[in-house]
Amino acid sequence: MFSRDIGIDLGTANVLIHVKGKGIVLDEPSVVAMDRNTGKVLEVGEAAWKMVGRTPGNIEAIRPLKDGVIADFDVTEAMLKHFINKINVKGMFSKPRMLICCPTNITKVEQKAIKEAAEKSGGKKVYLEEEPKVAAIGAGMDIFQPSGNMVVDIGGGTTDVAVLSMGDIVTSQSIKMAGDKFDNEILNYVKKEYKLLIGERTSEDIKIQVATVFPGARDESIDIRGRDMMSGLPRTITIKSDEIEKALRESVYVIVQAAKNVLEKTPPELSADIIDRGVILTGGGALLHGMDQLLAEELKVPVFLAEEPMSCVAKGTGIMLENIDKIARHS
Ligand SMILES: Nc1ncnc2c1ncn2[C@@H]1O[C@H](COP(=O)(O)OP(=O)(O)OP(=O)(O)O)[C@@H](O)[C@H]1O
Repeated sequence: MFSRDIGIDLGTANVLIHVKGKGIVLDEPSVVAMDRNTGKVLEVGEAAWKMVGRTPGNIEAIRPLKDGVIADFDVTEAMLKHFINKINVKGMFSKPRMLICCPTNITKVEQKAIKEAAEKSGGKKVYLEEEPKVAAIGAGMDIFQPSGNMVVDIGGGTTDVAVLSMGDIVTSQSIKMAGDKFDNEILNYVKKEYKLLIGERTSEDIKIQVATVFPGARDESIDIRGRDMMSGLPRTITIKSDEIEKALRESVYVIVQAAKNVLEKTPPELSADIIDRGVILTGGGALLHGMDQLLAEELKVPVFLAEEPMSCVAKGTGIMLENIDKIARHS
């Protein structure tokens, strides 16, 4: 028996698994549906995501990762086990080595929790890598040269901003401001302005279908349904792009400021490289309409959206797995 090494992007919103030699074999939401009374796991991933906001009292749809770290250890472990069983690496091969991506500023205790969950899920040896580094590699950057590369990885729970050179992070910042917070801002806006309660799935739909963060860059509208706070009855309203741009402005500027902070701490030679090469945006949150335009205007450097931004980390783990023996020797 030989083992297939696997790379895992253990995200707040989505889990992607890359198997060496096969590519990305799993891409599912990080959600687990559980029976509140018995603690039994009912559904995981896509099937559980469909239940969010629609469960009866005894069933709970849980997102075990919050802000990019493990909020519920047991449920994370159950989710990882389920996904690893699903891809069936254990059935055909001996225990795999695992390369797992995590945000830059998690504590030692959190790192240990992630490692333990992976080991219990069948990992022979588990290595952790910092997310922005892997995202940059997955986006096609050659971070191993002595020149500056800047990546802004906007996920569901965290945004990681990093400048990399010679294979390592030179300056970075990780903030708990990303896709989930945008959804929340939209939800609060609709509640405040329209006295309408909507679910997180609806606010994500609004974000994807009509939102923009660059004033005047998009002119769409969407009809959404929710529960009227006064009458308690269902009601439909129409929301437009410019409203959402205003609702998201403050949150988006937290990301702009983090990128500015990182640039301010970057050694001048590397800053010069970034002017030439530009900044790469990765992660699902980078798909937010106008994000590239806004960052380019604010940072005064070219900004590019990576190809398939949501799979950059998983692709990056694939590239790193090619050198896993080197990583193993160094850890
Ligand atoms: N077209 C889109 N426009 C705006 N946001 C989007 C779009 N598509 C996906 N997203 C958002 O991307 C986020 C998920 O991105 P991703 O899968 O990269 O995060 P993650 O890796 O799970 O999170 P983290 O890195 O914080 O752990 C969600 O908030 C989702 O709503």
